[in-house]
Amino acid sequence: MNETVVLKNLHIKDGKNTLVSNTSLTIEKGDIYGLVGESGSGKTLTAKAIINLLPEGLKFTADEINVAGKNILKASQNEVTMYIGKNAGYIPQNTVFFLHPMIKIKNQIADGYVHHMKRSKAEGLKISLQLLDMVGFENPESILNFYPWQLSGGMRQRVNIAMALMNNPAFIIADEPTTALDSTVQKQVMELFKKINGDTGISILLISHDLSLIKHYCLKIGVMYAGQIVESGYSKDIFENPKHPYTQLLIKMMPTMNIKKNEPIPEIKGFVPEKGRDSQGCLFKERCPFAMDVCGISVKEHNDSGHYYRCNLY
Ligand SMILES: Nc1ncnc2c1ncn2[C@@H]1O[C@H](COP(=O)(O)OP(=O)(O)OP(=O)(O)O)[C@@H](O)[C@H]1O
Repeated sequence: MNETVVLKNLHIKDGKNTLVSNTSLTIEKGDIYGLVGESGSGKTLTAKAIINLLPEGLKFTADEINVAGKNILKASQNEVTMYIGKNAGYIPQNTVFFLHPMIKIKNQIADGYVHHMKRSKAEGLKISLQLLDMVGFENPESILNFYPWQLSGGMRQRVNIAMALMNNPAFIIADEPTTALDSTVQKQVMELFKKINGDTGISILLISHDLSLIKHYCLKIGVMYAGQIVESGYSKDIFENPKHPYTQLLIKMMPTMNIKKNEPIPEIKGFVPEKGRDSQGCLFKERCPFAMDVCGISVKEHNDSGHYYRCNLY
């Protein structure tokens, strides 16, 4: 099997409202797959559904969720928890708050390993040292004795990445991994992901609203809008020939040094709808410059050799 993750036809509801619908994606072994979209478009919920971490109160259905060769929909809850703990790592948003500030790094980093791999704390600490070295700390032993509040944001993020790698998982999810960091540290953290991906062949699901970051680091991407992937495929195809008007507008809005004086900065007017995500037709119709009557009724799906998009213009 060449895929690390196969997600087919995911739907998530919070009781009455649809939050995510018709969402499918495939991450090949060793790829960095980018999930991009505005805030509230459903990126985090999609990622959490893959690793069985949806918040309480939300219900989901899917035709398949396959992680590293196992369809977790067919396993018991206990089995899934253990399996995902071993095979997937998650670096959540706001990692600044992820580590307990008053507990030394050494007492946090090895816990998941000891629990999931049923190994001793000493073995856990040995692996921790190797991983802290791998994520770029010059003196990993001293880091183990630090409290998180003694580390900078970039250092804490490196510790989080090391923690996500503890069980040698097949893939990791990095959810907006550089948001809280300044631009130099952002670049260092992203280069670290690239290096880990290159050295170990681990697959990565990179979630970001930053299209330029996704463009730079991802081979394939999915563009999410209002709980659906509206366009997906090779990053190169999408950036050279974006089909969905939402993708086209996102690309136009990417920061550029070429904006002329007095030229308005492009924007997509309106907001991602919170409600009505199960309405008929295209969910982008209210904000789309090309909307037609038919867009309120139905939407056409296309697949040109792996370049997928849903739009009535074609
Ligand atoms: N626990 C929850 N209960 C109800 N609705 C939720 C819950 N978590 C998220 N949502 C809603 O689901 C939608 C998708 O949220 P999600 O966090 O996946 O978006 P996102 O694209 O990751 O956004 P961001 O970039 O801001 O994290 C949003 O409308 C959000 O308000």
